Amino acid sequence: MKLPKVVTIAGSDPSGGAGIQADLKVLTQFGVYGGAAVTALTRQTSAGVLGLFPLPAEWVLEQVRDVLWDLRPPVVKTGMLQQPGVIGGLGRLWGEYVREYGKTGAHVPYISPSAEPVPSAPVLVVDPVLSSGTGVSLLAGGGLEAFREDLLPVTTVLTPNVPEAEALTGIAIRDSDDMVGAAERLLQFGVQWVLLKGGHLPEWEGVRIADLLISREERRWLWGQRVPGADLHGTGCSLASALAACLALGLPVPEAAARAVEWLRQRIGSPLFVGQGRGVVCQKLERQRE
Ligand SMILES: Nc1ncnc2c1ncn2[C@@H]1O[C@H](COP(=O)(O)OP(=O)(O)OP(=O)(O)O)[C@@H](O)[C@H]1O
Ligand SMILES: Cc1ncc(CO)c(N)n1
Repeated sequence: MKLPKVVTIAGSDPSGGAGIQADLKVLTQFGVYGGAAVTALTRQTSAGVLGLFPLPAEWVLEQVRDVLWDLRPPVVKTGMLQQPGVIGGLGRLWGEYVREYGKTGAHVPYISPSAEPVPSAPVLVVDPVLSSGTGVSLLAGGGLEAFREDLLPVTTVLTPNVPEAEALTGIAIRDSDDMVGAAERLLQFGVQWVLLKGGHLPEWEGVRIADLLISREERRWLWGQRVPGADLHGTGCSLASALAACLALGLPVPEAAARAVEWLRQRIGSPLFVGQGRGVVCQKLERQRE
């Protein structure tokens, strides 16, 4: 197999449930090599975010350029980008990376001939992180505009939750029809695929839950059973990383999204309680019972 690789561009969560720590653990579980460029440090526990320390935007972008040009990953995943300068700069850098990748291809050491083909163009998975699960803002002023103007036009798969889709589109989402309307609006910003997560939707506060996967040609609902009383941390980061991993393994977007969502929902059913606060889903211990 060719070596599957993903680079995550995200913030640090010292409690290990979200951010780059969660991303790298999820990628490893899927058998994918992970690189990580850090956008900001947080002071954070399993109970919530206590502080935020962004790195200078120019420095973040240099870090991203270094690692993309070195690892040449076919898939890049973004989490908390935090600053408009990072979001806008990444949008511009991505155009350059796509041209570079087109000239030289992915740097994939050959391991065996039965390889899955790596994507011919690199894939960008964007999790548009706005705030932490406990409501602390993780996006500075001007961030939404930077997403709309600079990053959404080059995004392959966007993975907003309901509040993020509302903020990006200005459309209030109360039911599944609103989910479709907001997802279609996001496609108009230039996104190729939207995976709109329905976890926050009151319509399904009962037993069912659904995420919507939509492109200009396709629309699929990913239905599941709602796990009651789930009080978790880092589910969004873990889902986007699982999706990025499945794409790096060569799955097309609909299959990658379905597999990532199914994986996450199983994890939501048996989280790890690692600290004083909420449970995490990014890791499963050998001796953990289902
Ligand atoms: N109680 C639940 N039971 C089963 N699946 C769930 C539950 N809550 C969320 N999910 C699933 O988890 C994924 C993340 O959904 P959600 O809408 O909560 O995203 P999120 O807000 O980004 O997560 P977080 O706020 O924890 O970062 C989706 O695939 C969703 O269907
Ligand atoms: C570092 C980081 N990224 C993203 C989130 C969103 O869950 C978080 N809480 N912390």
